[in-house]
Amino acid sequence: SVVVTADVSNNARRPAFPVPDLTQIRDILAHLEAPIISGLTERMGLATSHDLYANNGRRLIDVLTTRENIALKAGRFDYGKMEYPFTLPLISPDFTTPLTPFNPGTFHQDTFSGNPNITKFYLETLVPMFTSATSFYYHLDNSTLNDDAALNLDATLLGLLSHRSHIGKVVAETKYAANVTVFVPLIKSKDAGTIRTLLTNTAQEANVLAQAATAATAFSTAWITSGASFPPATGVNLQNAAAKLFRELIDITTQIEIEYIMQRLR
Ligand SMILES: O=C(O)C(=O)C[C@]1(C(=O)O)C=C[C@@H](O)C=C1
Repeated sequence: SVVVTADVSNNARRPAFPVPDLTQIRDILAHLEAPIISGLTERMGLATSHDLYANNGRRLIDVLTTRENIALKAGRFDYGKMEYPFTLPLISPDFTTPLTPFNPGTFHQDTFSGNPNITKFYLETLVPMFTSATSFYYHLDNSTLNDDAALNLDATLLGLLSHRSHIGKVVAETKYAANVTVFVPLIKSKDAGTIRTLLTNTAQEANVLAQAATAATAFSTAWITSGASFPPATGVNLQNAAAKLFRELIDITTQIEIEYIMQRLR
């Protein structure tokens, strides 16, 4: 029989989802690396008009809003999907009650979203690295810009980055479940610093960064050796952007883990 938890805030009934173990979750995160590097490779192959991102990325936000309204209807942001919109209201949080105890190892929705940090990094750090003078779109009028294609790729990439980072909530639950007696007093005393130390694993961070670098090299090499000619800097630019991106993703994922733990007992 399925255990059902009540969402007190809106009275909807939600399933009680057990989380996978850390080995499985790291595998899930690893599966997202190639799609992210692939999207980044594709995006970096487009010429970019940097005016497109004026007013804090207003036009990109507009594209996200349109796409997210469609996604919402398709259930993309439903409970447990680990997909959180950039432009729509967030899912309501869970509350622990005697009927819905959220035993350790059960996912517990919190109120934090890493999306504002992801958007800020994207606009301020990644977009300036999109410096290609040419595009793989061929236009008979010799124009290189295809703003709609660029914004749609941006939106796709942002969705992937967000999904990757928010799996941090699942990472946090599994780490909490493995160490409840240590975490509970730290949550009660709001000791975010010690919680961060417990969640951080620098050896695993090095693995993730190495995997991302390998994927970036593989993608740029594959594209070039497949016969397409590119400026010599193409591969290096991709590798630099991928390194910056995965460093930031780890930091944002860690922040999402911390915020999740801090709200775990509510
Ligand atoms: O794998 C973990 O233990 C995580 O917490 C995930 C992650 C990551 O984003 O990949 C984040 C923080 C850790 O320091 C190491 C890796």
